[in-house]
Amino acid sequence: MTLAVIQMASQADIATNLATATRLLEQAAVAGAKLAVLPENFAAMGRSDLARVGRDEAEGVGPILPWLARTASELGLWLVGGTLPLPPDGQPQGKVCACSLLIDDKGQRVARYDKLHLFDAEVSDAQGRYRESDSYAAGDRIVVADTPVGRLGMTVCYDLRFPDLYTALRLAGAELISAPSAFTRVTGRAHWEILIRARAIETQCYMLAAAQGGEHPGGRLTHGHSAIVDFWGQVVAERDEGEVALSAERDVAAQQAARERMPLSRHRRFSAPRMASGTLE
Ligand SMILES: O=C(O)CNC(=O)[C@H](CS)NC(=O)CCC(=O)C(=O)O
Repeated sequence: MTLAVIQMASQADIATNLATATRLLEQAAVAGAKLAVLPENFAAMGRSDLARVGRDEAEGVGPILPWLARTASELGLWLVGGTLPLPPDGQPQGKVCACSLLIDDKGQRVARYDKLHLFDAEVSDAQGRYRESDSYAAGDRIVVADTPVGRLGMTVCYDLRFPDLYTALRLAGAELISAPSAFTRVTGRAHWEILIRARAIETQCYMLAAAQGGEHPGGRLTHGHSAIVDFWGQVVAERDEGEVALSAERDVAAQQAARERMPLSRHRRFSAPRMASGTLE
Protein backbone atom coordinates (compact mmCIF):
# COMPACT_ATOMS: atom_id res chain seq x y z
CA MET A 1 0.00 0.00 0.00
CA THR A 2 2.03 2.89 -1.31
CA LEU A 3 1.00 6.46 -0.50
CA ALA A 4 2.25 9.57 -2.30
CA VAL A 5 2.27 13.31 -1.72
CA ILE A 6 3.07 15.83 -4.43
CA GLN A 7 4.89 19.09 -3.72
CA MET A 8 4.69 21.97 -6.21
CA ALA A 9 5.51 25.67 -6.52
CA SER A 10 2.39 26.56 -8.49
CA GLN A 11 2.16 29.66 -10.65
CA ALA A 12 -0.82 31.50 -12.14
CA ASP A 13 -1.07 29.58 -15.42
CA ILE A 14 -3.34 26.55 -15.05
CA ALA A 15 -2.07 24.60 -18.07
CA THR A 16 1.54 24.84 -16.88
CA ASN A 17 0.64 23.68 -13.36
CA LEU A 18 -1.42 20.76 -14.67
CA ALA A 19 1.48 19.67 -16.89
CA THR A 20 3.81 19.76 -13.87
CA ALA A 21 1.32 17.82 -11.75
CA THR A 22 0.96 15.20 -14.50
CA ARG A 23 4.72 14.65 -14.58
CA LEU A 24 4.94 14.31 -10.78
CA LEU A 25 1.93 11.97 -10.58
CA GLU A 26 3.50 9.77 -13.27
CA GLN A 27 6.52 9.44 -10.97
CA ALA A 28 4.23 8.54 -8.05
CA ALA A 29 2.51 5.88 -10.16
CA VAL A 30 5.87 4.41 -11.23
CA ALA A 31 6.80 4.23 -7.53
CA GLY A 32 3.70 2.08 -7.04
CA ALA A 33 1.43 4.62 -5.35
CA LYS A 34 -2.26 3.75 -5.10
CA LEU A 35 -3.29 7.19 -3.76
CA ALA A 36 -1.59 10.58 -4.24
CA VAL A 37 -2.35 13.93 -2.62
CA LEU A 38 -1.84 17.19 -4.55
CA PRO A 39 -1.14 20.47 -2.69
CA GLU A 40 -3.55 23.31 -1.94
CA ASN A 41 -4.22 25.39 -5.04
CA PHE A 42 -2.18 23.01 -7.18
CA ALA A 43 -3.79 24.29 -10.39
CA ALA A 44 -3.36 28.02 -9.79
CA MET A 45 -1.72 30.31 -7.23
CA GLY A 46 -1.83 34.07 -7.06
CA ARG A 47 -4.85 34.73 -9.30
CA SER A 48 -7.56 37.27 -8.54
CA ASP A 49 -10.21 35.51 -10.67
CA LEU A 50 -10.63 32.36 -8.59
CA ALA A 51 -14.41 32.69 -8.37
CA ARG A 52 -14.58 32.70 -12.17
CA VAL A 53 -12.20 29.72 -12.36
CA GLY A 54 -14.47 27.88 -9.92
CA ARG A 55 -17.68 28.75 -11.74
CA ASP A 56 -16.17 27.59 -15.06
CA GLU A 57 -15.34 24.27 -13.43
CA ALA A 58 -18.87 23.91 -12.04
CA GLU A 59 -20.34 24.69 -15.46
CA GLY A 60 -18.19 22.03 -17.09
CA VAL A 61 -16.09 24.40 -19.17
CA GLY A 62 -12.96 24.53 -17.00
CA PRO A 63 -9.80 22.42 -17.47
CA ILE A 64 -9.22 21.21 -13.89
CA LEU A 65 -12.03 18.70 -13.23
CA PRO A 66 -11.55 16.89 -16.58
CA TRP A 67 -7.81 16.78 -15.95
CA LEU A 68 -8.34 15.21 -12.49
CA ALA A 69 -10.64 12.51 -13.91
CA ARG A 70 -8.39 11.77 -16.88
CA THR A 71 -5.17 11.67 -14.89
CA ALA A 72 -6.59 9.42 -12.18
CA SER A 73 -7.93 6.91 -14.70
CA GLU A 74 -4.90 6.99 -17.01
CA LEU A 75 -2.48 6.44 -14.13
CA GLY A 76 -4.76 4.07 -12.18
CA LEU A 77 -4.36 6.30 -9.11
CA TRP A 78 -6.75 7.56 -6.47
CA LEU A 79 -6.21 11.32 -6.23
CA VAL A 80 -6.85 13.93 -3.58
CA GLY A 81 -7.20 17.01 -5.73
CA GLY A 82 -5.46 19.31 -3.27
CA THR A 83 -7.78 22.22 -3.39
CA LEU A 84 -9.50 23.95 -6.25
CA PRO A 85 -12.13 26.69 -6.11
CA LEU A 86 -15.67 25.37 -6.55
CA PRO A 87 -19.03 26.95 -5.72
CA PRO A 88 -20.86 25.31 -2.82
CA ASP A 89 -23.21 22.56 -4.05
CA GLY A 90 -26.43 24.17 -5.24
CA GLN A 91 -25.12 27.75 -4.96
CA PRO A 92 -23.50 28.61 -8.29
CA GLN A 93 -23.19 32.35 -7.58
CA GLY A 94 -21.27 34.10 -4.82
CA LYS A 95 -18.14 32.91 -3.07
CA VAL A 96 -16.40 29.66 -3.90
CA CYS A 97 -15.17 27.08 -1.40
CA ALA A 98 -11.60 25.80 -1.13
CA CYS A 99 -12.57 22.33 -2.17
CA SER A 100 -10.61 19.09 -1.85
CA LEU A 101 -11.94 16.31 -4.09
CA LEU A 102 -11.30 12.60 -3.77
CA ILE A 103 -11.22 10.93 -7.20
CA ASP A 104 -11.03 7.16 -7.66
CA ASP A 105 -8.82 5.29 -10.13
CA LYS A 106 -11.62 5.29 -12.72
CA GLY A 107 -11.83 9.09 -12.58
CA GLN A 108 -15.08 9.17 -10.57
CA ARG A 109 -15.64 11.71 -7.78
CA VAL A 110 -15.97 9.87 -4.47
CA ALA A 111 -15.96 12.69 -1.92
CA ARG A 112 -15.85 16.46 -1.62
CA TYR A 113 -14.46 18.32 1.41
CA ASP A 114 -14.78 22.10 1.68
CA LYS A 115 -12.09 23.73 3.87
CA LEU A 116 -13.63 24.40 7.28
CA HIS A 117 -11.18 26.92 8.72
CA LEU A 118 -10.37 29.98 6.62
CA PHE A 119 -7.00 31.71 6.99
CA ASP A 120 -7.71 35.26 8.14
CA ALA A 121 -4.49 36.21 9.90
CA GLU A 122 -1.73 38.77 10.12
CA VAL A 123 1.44 36.82 9.55
CA SER A 124 4.20 39.42 9.78
CA ASP A 125 5.09 42.87 8.50
CA ALA A 126 6.96 41.36 5.56
CA GLN A 127 4.49 38.61 4.67
CA GLY A 128 1.39 40.70 5.24
CA ARG A 129 -2.13 39.73 6.09
CA TYR A 130 -4.37 37.08 4.64
CA ARG A 131 -8.15 37.28 4.41
CA GLU A 132 -9.18 34.04 2.83
CA SER A 133 -12.80 34.68 3.83
CA ASP A 134 -12.92 37.70 1.48
CA SER A 135 -12.97 35.33 -1.48
CA TYR A 136 -13.93 31.96 -0.01
CA ALA A 137 -16.92 30.51 1.83
CA ALA A 138 -16.23 27.96 4.61
CA GLY A 139 -17.40 24.36 4.55
CA ASP A 140 -19.65 23.00 7.30
CA ARG A 141 -18.99 19.26 7.59
CA ILE A 142 -16.27 16.70 8.13
CA VAL A 143 -15.55 14.11 5.45
CA VAL A 144 -14.16 10.59 5.61
CA ALA A 145 -14.14 8.16 2.69
CA ASP A 146 -12.95 4.60 2.11
CA THR A 147 -10.10 4.05 -0.35
CA PRO A 148 -8.01 0.99 -1.28
CA VAL A 149 -5.27 2.23 1.06
CA GLY A 150 -7.54 2.83 4.06
CA ARG A 151 -10.18 5.18 5.39
CA LEU A 152 -9.23 8.75 4.53
CA GLY A 153 -10.09 11.85 6.55
CA MET A 154 -9.90 15.06 4.54
CA THR A 155 -8.51 18.40 5.78
CA VAL A 156 -6.77 21.46 4.29
CA CYS A 157 -3.84 23.63 5.43
CA TYR A 158 -4.98 26.03 8.19
CA ASP A 159 -7.25 23.23 9.50
CA LEU A 160 -4.02 21.78 10.95
CA ARG A 161 -4.28 24.28 13.83
CA PHE A 162 -7.66 22.89 14.97
CA PRO A 163 -7.08 19.48 16.58
CA ASP A 164 -10.79 18.91 17.32
CA LEU A 165 -11.35 18.36 13.60
CA TYR A 166 -8.71 15.62 13.57
CA THR A 167 -10.20 14.03 16.68
CA ALA A 168 -13.57 13.97 14.93
CA LEU A 169 -11.99 12.33 11.87
CA ARG A 170 -10.37 9.68 14.06
CA LEU A 171 -13.69 9.03 15.80
CA ALA A 172 -15.20 8.62 12.32
CA GLY A 173 -12.66 5.88 11.64
CA ALA A 174 -9.91 7.67 9.74
CA GLU A 175 -6.65 5.77 9.20
CA LEU A 176 -5.03 8.33 6.90
CA ILE A 177 -5.54 12.08 6.80
CA SER A 178 -4.85 14.32 3.81
CA ALA A 179 -3.67 17.89 4.43
CA PRO A 180 -3.00 19.69 1.15
CA SER A 181 -1.40 22.97 2.16
CA ALA A 182 0.21 26.26 1.24
CA PHE A 183 1.74 27.34 4.55
CA THR A 184 3.48 30.69 4.55
CA ARG A 185 7.23 30.57 4.96
CA VAL A 186 7.08 32.47 8.26
CA THR A 187 4.41 30.35 9.96
CA GLY A 188 5.68 27.18 8.35
CA ARG A 189 9.16 27.55 9.81
CA ALA A 190 7.64 28.01 13.24
CA HIS A 191 4.82 25.45 13.25
CA TRP A 192 4.42 23.19 10.20
CA GLU A 193 6.35 20.08 11.17
CA ILE A 194 5.15 20.20 14.77
CA LEU A 195 1.52 20.46 13.64
CA ILE A 196 1.61 17.59 11.15
CA ARG A 197 3.49 15.32 13.55
CA ALA A 198 1.20 16.17 16.47
CA ARG A 199 -1.91 15.44 14.38
CA ALA A 200 -0.38 12.06 13.39
CA ILE A 201 0.58 11.17 16.96
CA GLU A 202 -2.74 12.05 18.56
CA THR A 203 -4.90 10.41 15.87
CA GLN A 204 -2.54 7.45 15.25
CA CYS A 205 -3.12 8.13 11.56
CA TYR A 206 -0.79 8.58 8.62
CA MET A 207 -0.61 12.26 7.66
CA LEU A 208 -0.34 13.03 3.94
CA ALA A 209 0.88 16.62 4.03
CA ALA A 210 1.26 17.87 0.44
CA ALA A 211 2.53 21.44 0.40
CA GLN A 212 3.34 24.29 -1.89
CA GLY A 213 7.06 24.99 -1.52
CA GLY A 214 8.70 27.86 -3.33
CA GLU A 215 7.97 31.26 -4.83
CA HIS A 216 4.63 32.24 -6.34
CA PRO A 217 3.25 35.27 -8.20
CA GLY A 218 3.51 38.50 -6.25
CA GLY A 219 6.58 37.31 -4.34
CA ARG A 220 4.55 35.03 -2.09
CA LEU A 221 6.80 32.44 -0.40
CA THR A 222 5.56 29.07 0.83
CA HIS A 223 7.29 26.78 3.30
CA GLY A 224 7.22 23.43 1.49
CA HIS A 225 8.51 20.53 3.63
CA SER A 226 5.84 18.22 2.29
CA ALA A 227 5.87 15.00 4.24
CA ILE A 228 4.35 11.64 4.88
CA VAL A 229 4.18 11.08 8.65
CA ASP A 230 3.34 7.68 10.08
CA PHE A 231 1.00 6.81 12.99
CA TRP A 232 3.91 7.13 15.45
CA GLY A 233 4.77 10.65 14.30
CA GLN A 234 7.84 9.63 12.34
CA VAL A 235 8.53 11.57 9.18
CA VAL A 236 8.96 8.77 6.64
CA ALA A 237 9.36 10.99 3.55
CA GLU A 238 10.07 14.71 3.28
CA ARG A 239 11.36 17.39 0.89
CA ASP A 240 12.18 21.00 1.76
CA GLU A 241 11.29 22.94 -1.42
CA GLY A 242 10.52 22.58 -5.10
CA GLU A 243 8.69 20.03 -7.22
CA VAL A 244 8.75 16.43 -6.03
CA ALA A 245 6.71 13.23 -5.70
CA LEU A 246 7.26 11.60 -2.30
CA SER A 247 6.11 8.10 -1.48
CA ALA A 248 6.02 5.72 1.48
CA GLU A 249 4.38 2.45 2.45
CA ARG A 250 1.43 2.16 4.79
CA ASP A 251 2.14 -0.64 7.28
CA VAL A 252 -1.38 -1.68 8.27
CA ALA A 253 -0.33 -4.31 10.82
CA ALA A 254 2.09 -1.98 12.59
CA GLN A 255 -0.50 0.80 12.74
CA GLN A 256 -3.09 -1.60 14.16
CA ALA A 257 -0.60 -2.91 16.72
CA ALA A 258 0.32 0.62 17.82
CA ARG A 259 -3.37 1.44 18.30
CA GLU A 260 -3.84 -1.68 20.41
CA ARG A 261 -0.75 -1.11 22.54
CA MET A 262 -1.82 2.46 23.28
CA PRO A 263 -5.61 2.62 22.82
CA LEU A 264 -6.06 6.37 22.74
CA SER A 265 -9.58 6.21 21.36
CA ARG A 266 -10.70 4.04 24.31
CA HIS A 267 -8.95 6.27 26.84
CA ARG A 268 -10.49 9.50 25.60
CA ARG A 269 -12.41 11.31 28.38
CA PHE A 270 -13.56 14.29 26.33
CA SER A 271 -15.13 13.41 23.02
CA ALA A 272 -16.86 15.34 20.33
CA PRO A 273 -19.86 13.17 19.44
CA ARG A 274 -21.65 16.14 17.90
CA MET A 275 -18.85 16.52 15.39
CA ALA A 276 -18.32 12.81 14.88
CA SER A 277 -21.87 12.55 13.61
CA GLY A 278 -20.61 14.41 10.56
CA THR A 279 -21.86 17.92 11.01
CA LEU A 280 -20.78 20.93 13.01
CA GLU A 281 -24.24 22.48 13.29
O1 LIG B 1 -3.40 32.18 -0.98
C1 LIG B 1 -3.42 31.33 -1.87
O2 LIG B 1 -3.02 31.56 -3.02
C2 LIG B 1 -3.92 29.96 -1.58
N1 LIG B 1 -4.49 29.76 -0.28
C3 LIG B 1 -3.75 29.49 0.74
O3 LIG B 1 -2.60 29.45 0.56
C4 LIG B 1 -4.33 29.26 2.11
C5 LIG B 1 -5.35 30.30 2.40
S1 LIG B 1 -4.76 31.97 2.27
N2 LIG B 1 -3.25 29.30 3.05
C6 LIG B 1 -3.32 28.87 4.29
O4 LIG B 1 -4.34 28.35 4.75
C7 LIG B 1 -2.02 29.04 5.09
C8 LIG B 1 -2.14 28.66 6.54
C9 LIG B 1 -0.87 29.00 7.24
O5 LIG B 1 0.11 29.37 6.66
C10 LIG B 1 -0.81 28.85 8.71
O6 LIG B 1 -1.74 28.30 9.35
O7 LIG B 1 0.20 29.31 9.28
